[in-house]
Amino acid sequence: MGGLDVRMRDVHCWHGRTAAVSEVDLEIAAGQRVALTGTNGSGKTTLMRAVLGLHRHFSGTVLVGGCSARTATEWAQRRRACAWIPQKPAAGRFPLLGSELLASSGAAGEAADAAARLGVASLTGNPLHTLSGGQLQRMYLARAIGSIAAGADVLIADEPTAALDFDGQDEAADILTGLPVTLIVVTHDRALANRCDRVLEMAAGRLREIA
Ligand SMILES: Nc1ncnc2c1ncn2[C@@H]1O[C@H](COP(=O)(O)OP(=O)(O)OP(=O)(O)O)[C@@H](O)[C@H]1O
Repeated sequence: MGGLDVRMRDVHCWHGRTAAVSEVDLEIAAGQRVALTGTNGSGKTTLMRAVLGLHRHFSGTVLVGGCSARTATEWAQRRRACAWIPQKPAAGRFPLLGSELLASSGAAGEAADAAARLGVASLTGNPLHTLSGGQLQRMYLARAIGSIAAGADVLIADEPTAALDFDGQDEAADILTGLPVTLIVVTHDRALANRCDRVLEMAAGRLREIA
């Protein structure tokens, strides 16, 4: 089992002057699979985006494989180390087509193979905004598989099964929990959470371990 360890120490995140995440301390061993659950608006997405450098208004320490990120080069390294399945695509940004999303993994061939296995190969020429929610999640999962083929050792997935049909949820859970990486998955899907090694819960910006 591969993967990198992830360590957070006294992490706080803000949106403007509002604290969204407070005093988060977390140690995840290399290769562990961690489910991050909790109430809507409790700070899960914000915390994951901070790990990736997509939310910069934070304080504290986040180390991935022992490395911090401060410079643009270090943040670029962080994003290569961490595959990412977002809850929703960034509005108005590239890539626009499925094929461009898959190519952004750094391993377009492997991502395209995964897209075929996940049943969305015929949609790769379509603009992302025309895909259904479940088709888009399948495309992002395929991109993540490509990113891992390209060298990512951590997968951060934000509600990756929320839009999938029942069979798709089972299939995605199998794939996610079988990848040779450290997995942090934000989810409200109890079956997926139960398949992880640890379950953490966020409430009002604070984190606690529940299983
Ligand atoms: N761009 C933003 N600007 C201002 N406030 C924001 C922004 N994004 C999130 N927030 C606020 O930050 C808090 C945490 O939001 P976040 O999306 O991290 O929660 P979450 O736990 O992922 O929620 P959910 O389970 O509903 O996806 C919420 O109160 C939310 O309203």
